[in-house]
Amino acid sequence: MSRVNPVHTEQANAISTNVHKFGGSSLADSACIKRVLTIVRRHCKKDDLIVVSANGDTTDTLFALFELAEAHDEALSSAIESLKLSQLKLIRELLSIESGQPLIEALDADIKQLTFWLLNQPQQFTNQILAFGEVWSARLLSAYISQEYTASYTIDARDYLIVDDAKHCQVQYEASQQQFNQLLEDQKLAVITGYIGKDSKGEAITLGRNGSDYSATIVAALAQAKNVTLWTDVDGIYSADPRVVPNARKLHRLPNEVAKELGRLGNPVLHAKTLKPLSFEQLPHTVHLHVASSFAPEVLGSEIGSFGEIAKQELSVTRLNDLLLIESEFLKTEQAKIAFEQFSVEQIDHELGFVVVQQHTQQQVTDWLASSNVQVRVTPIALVAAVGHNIAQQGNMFARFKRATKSAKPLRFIQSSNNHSIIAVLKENCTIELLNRVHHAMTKDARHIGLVVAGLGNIGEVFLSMLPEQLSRHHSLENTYLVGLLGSKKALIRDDGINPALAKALYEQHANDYDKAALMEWLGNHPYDELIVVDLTPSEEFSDYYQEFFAKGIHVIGANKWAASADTPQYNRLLSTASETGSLWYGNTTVGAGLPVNYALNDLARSGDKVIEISGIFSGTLSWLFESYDASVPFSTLLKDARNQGLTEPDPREDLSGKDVQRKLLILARLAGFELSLSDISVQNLVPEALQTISIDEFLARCEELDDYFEQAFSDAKAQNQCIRYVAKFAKTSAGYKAEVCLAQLGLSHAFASLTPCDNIFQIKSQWYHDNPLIIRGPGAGREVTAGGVHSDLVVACQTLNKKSKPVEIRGIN
Ligand SMILES: NC(=O)C1=CN([C@@H]2O[C@H](COP(=O)(O)OP(=O)(O)OC[C@H]3O[C@@H](n4cnc5c(N)ncnc54)[C@H](O)[C@@H]3O)[C@@H](O)[C@H]2O)C=CC1
Ligand SMILES: N[C@@H](CC=O)C(=O)O
Repeated sequence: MSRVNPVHTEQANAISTNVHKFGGSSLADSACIKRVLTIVRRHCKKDDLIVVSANGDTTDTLFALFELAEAHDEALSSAIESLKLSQLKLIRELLSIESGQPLIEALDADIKQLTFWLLNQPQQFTNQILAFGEVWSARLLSAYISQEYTASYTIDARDYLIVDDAKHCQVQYEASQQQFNQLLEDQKLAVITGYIGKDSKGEAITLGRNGSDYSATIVAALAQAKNVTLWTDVDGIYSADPRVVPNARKLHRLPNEVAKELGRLGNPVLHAKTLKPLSFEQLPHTVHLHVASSFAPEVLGSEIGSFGEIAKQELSVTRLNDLLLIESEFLKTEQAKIAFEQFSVEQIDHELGFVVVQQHTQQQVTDWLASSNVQVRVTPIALVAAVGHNIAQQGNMFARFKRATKSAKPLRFIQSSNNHSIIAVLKENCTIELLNRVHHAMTKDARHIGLVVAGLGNIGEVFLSMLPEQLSRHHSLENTYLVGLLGSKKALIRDDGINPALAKALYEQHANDYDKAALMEWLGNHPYDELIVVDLTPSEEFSDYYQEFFAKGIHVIGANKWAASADTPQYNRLLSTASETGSLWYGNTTVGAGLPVNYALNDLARSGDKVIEISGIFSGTLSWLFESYDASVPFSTLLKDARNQGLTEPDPREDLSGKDVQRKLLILARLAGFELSLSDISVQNLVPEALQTISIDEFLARCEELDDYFEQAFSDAKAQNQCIRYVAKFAKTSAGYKAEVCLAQLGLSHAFASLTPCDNIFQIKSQWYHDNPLIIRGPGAGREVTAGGVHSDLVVACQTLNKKSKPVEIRGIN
């Protein structure tokens, strides 16, 4: 399941073999296998390789048969029969009579052989007996794929995978690769048995616990695959065990070295051995390992590989209980260093002379030490560890970790030799409470938020120029990363982040052409906990994307007014999709730039007040123009000036036509709880018909044609000791409401008459603010105030998102 990033051409061109491994729980019954087929159809190319575990608990059943055989228990034959029936059931439920018949015959023969071995020499054939689980599983899936989708064949790993011995499972890569290559068939999907292999004498062996994951990464190394996906029953690697740490986050991208450390310290999904082949030195590239859920294949899982700085900041916390600390002077010797390679140990420190082992390894280790005639001290202990790239070298992290574990009075702290973990050795098991405390202290439970900025014009540029300082200033923005910049034709998308201080230059150098489909594909697969699109475009087309953004759970902060003033059905659809997926939609700057008018109306509505009337001057441009205009300078000269200051819409006719004000009045009326559309608001257009449909450039060239009209309007008003102002008014009436935006003559003492040029004024009458209305006044347009208002929305959005914890669906870990 390699992440697609069509905006990035280098990645889009990479064609490679992928390995997909399906675990036992993903193949447990016919419903699961059907789900696997859907994944195969969607994600597997013909030259991909599939590795399987045994169906459901077949391996446990085979172990149980073995024990019954050893005990000469007479329940053996009925247990064999029920195993056979469960396999027959799968064959019959999935395959037609024709495709199923060869499998039934093969199963009959296998069951005869299995029965013979169990009754005669179970010990000698243990591995052959256990291998049946994977053989049956591979055979069934391959036949099912052939029947339903495309030609497929099986490979029995005992025909190519040579490992040195069952304990260490060191792969003989060269010999295995030669044999493996001979088994591959063209244009067919291979289904390969996991968990099993052979030793150098050709005898069957198994790869031990979680052996199928190991098989998958070995296959990846042999096939020089680029990606391995472990399809399992959890949807990724979390920052702590999500069954007991509710604030655990999915780690979307994990550097290889950190994943290895997590595996070593007992992560239930990642196993140290699984990751070994990924660093096989003869590989021409880094293999990326993905963990995804076959029960929710559409959910993006975790990816392990080589990444840039953002992924290196991921932290996680893990615990290992029921361990033993074995201390001995002997452990300080050179001899011990070599000898201890044979044991599976959690930690070893030759300088201080101790090892940490799981309790089941104790006997092995202490027997061996006793046979070497050395004194040992054994203490029951537990470990709690914080794992992250070079964490041991970060003094502040170590200090935090010490504070968080202080109450458990650790016996000692260990820094792993690779620097990727710090470990506290505890004398009692690490409780859930302690694990949560350490997780909170180390990760601050913060979510990682990706930011995509669309529209790099007036407001976009200033927004970006303020971003570096804002990111370092606000705690809630600590894990917010700029990952995308979108212009109308070109996009720069970087999973690893874009340096906000160099954003514009990087965009100019590296942005690629993009289309909507490519953009949506990336947005649907982004590696962040949350993604915010900041819409600083004036584009109606871009606002049409919101529906898809919300459907994908993406949040939107918009200065763009189109979506919030869309027609009623479309607007309601946006609201309900956002609410279904938990997407945030903030647009404080759509009205009054940075003024908190949207917040105020939201607050009144939330508190139970009822708005009766909203009126005022809602256009910064028109405010600036009419406050400044005294007929001494032509109106058109002022208009061009307002445009140069970044006050006007990209097309100033949006302001002059009253459309911009009409949209703003609609947005406010909706916030106050009224249902209406633009067509319900009457509007006076100040652009003469002849200038309405020509291009912007032509309009700007001809805008002197406006001058006479405004000179006349100004002198008419002046003659009556009045002024002209473009006023918006929404009022509740007994028949419903009345809404209009128009040029009005106002007395010079009117509250809307003498504003600082560019100021907006919002007068809100409500049940609570009746005789003395609520007034909000201040600059209503301009680059800084608008970009500042967008930043204010961003801070609130990040604060909200950081408090959000996503429920994790857990199906048990296989
Ligand atoms: N200028 C102001 O004082 C205020 C502006 N706004 C709103 O902010 C938005 C931006 O305004 P300005 O920066 O002044 O406009 P601008 O014209 O200076 O910049 C807009 C940028 O968006 C880009 N763009 C257009 N369509 C696009 C698309 N489909 N995808 C990506 N980029 C696209 C354009 O190429 C341009 O670079 C507008 O929606 C405006 O209504 C809101 C409050 C105040
Ligand atoms: N052009 C608009 C910009 C803000 O919305 C205005 O002048 O008010």
